[in-house]
Amino acid sequence: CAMIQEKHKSSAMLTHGFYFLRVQFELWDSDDPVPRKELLQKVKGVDGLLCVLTEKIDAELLDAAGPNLKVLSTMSVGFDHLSLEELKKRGIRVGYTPDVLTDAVAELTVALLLTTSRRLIEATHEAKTGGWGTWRTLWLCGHELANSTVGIFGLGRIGVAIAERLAPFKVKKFIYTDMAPRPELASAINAEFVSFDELAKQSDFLAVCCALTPETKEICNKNLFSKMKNTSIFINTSRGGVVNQEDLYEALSTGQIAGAGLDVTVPEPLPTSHPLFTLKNCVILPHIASASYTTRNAMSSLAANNLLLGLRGQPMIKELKL
Ligand SMILES: O=CC(=O)O
Repeated sequence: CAMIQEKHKSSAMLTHGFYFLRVQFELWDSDDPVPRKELLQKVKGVDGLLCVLTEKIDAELLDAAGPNLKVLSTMSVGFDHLSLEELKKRGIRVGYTPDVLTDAVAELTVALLLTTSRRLIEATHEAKTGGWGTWRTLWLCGHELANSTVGIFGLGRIGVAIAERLAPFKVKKFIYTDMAPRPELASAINAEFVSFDELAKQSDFLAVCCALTPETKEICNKNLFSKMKNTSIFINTSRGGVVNQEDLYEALSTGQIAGAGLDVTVPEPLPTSHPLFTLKNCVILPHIASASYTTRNAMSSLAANNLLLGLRGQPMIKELKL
C-alpha cells in the first residue's frame, strides 16, 4: 500500500519513460494488510493510492482521503473490493492489473484441479500417517481428465488460459457459459456456449472464472450443485463470494458432487473451525493463484506504473472504464 502526497516522509524521483515525476510517498512496508484505522488516518490529503485486495475502498475511505485523491491503483485483477460508484462520483481514475497474472492463475487452477480430482492431499496424508498398506485396486481412486467435459463459468482471459493448459490432457469437450456467447475467445479453445443448467449437467470438471458482481454473488448454490453429476469436480479460483458455502458443504458431504478445490473463500482467511475443512473431498488453498515471484513482480510494477501515469494525467497501461 503506497500513499502518494506532498508532505510525507519518503521522497523519490521516479523515472517513468522519458519523464521524471517527483513524488513523496509513504509505504506500508509489511506483507500484512495496513490496519483500517491507520489507513483512514494516513490517506488524508493524498493524491494517489496504491492498494491490494485486502483494502476496502469505499465512501468512508474516499471521504477520509479527501478531494486531492485523483488516482487509485489496485494490485489485482479483481476489483470487487472497490466501490466503483463512489470512485466514479468523485472522478477518481482506477488502474488494475489484468493479463500479467493470467499464466500464474491458470497454472494454479490446473494444479488445484488435479490435486482435487486425483485426491493428492488425502494420498500424501495416508502415505505419511501409516494408511498406506498393500496396493489396493480401488484405494484413492479419483477422476481423470482424459475424455472428460470441462465447463468454464465466465469465459475471459483466465478461462481460456486454463482450457489451453487442460487440452493436452485429452479433454473431450470444452463448454462455457457467460452473460452472452464470446465467440472470439471460445474459438481459441473450441468451446461451445451452453446454458447455466447445461453447464451444470454436462461438466465433469467445472471451473469458475467469473468476476464477483451482484449478478454472480452466490450463483454457485444448491440449484447448481443439485444438477451436477455425483462424479463431478468443482473448482473456484475467482472469488469466494460466487459460492454459497453452506450449499457447497451440503453437496460435498452428501456425495452430490465428488469434490471441490477452492483457492478463495468467504471470509478470508477461512476460520480453521469451518465445516469445509472437515471434508476430505474439499481442498482449500489460501488465495495463492497469482503467487509466483514473476507474476507478483509484474503486478507490482504494473500497479506502480498505472499510478504514476494516472498522476501525470496520462492514460494508464490498464485502466478500468468507470
Ligand atoms: O485475486 C487476485 C486478484 O484479483 O488479482
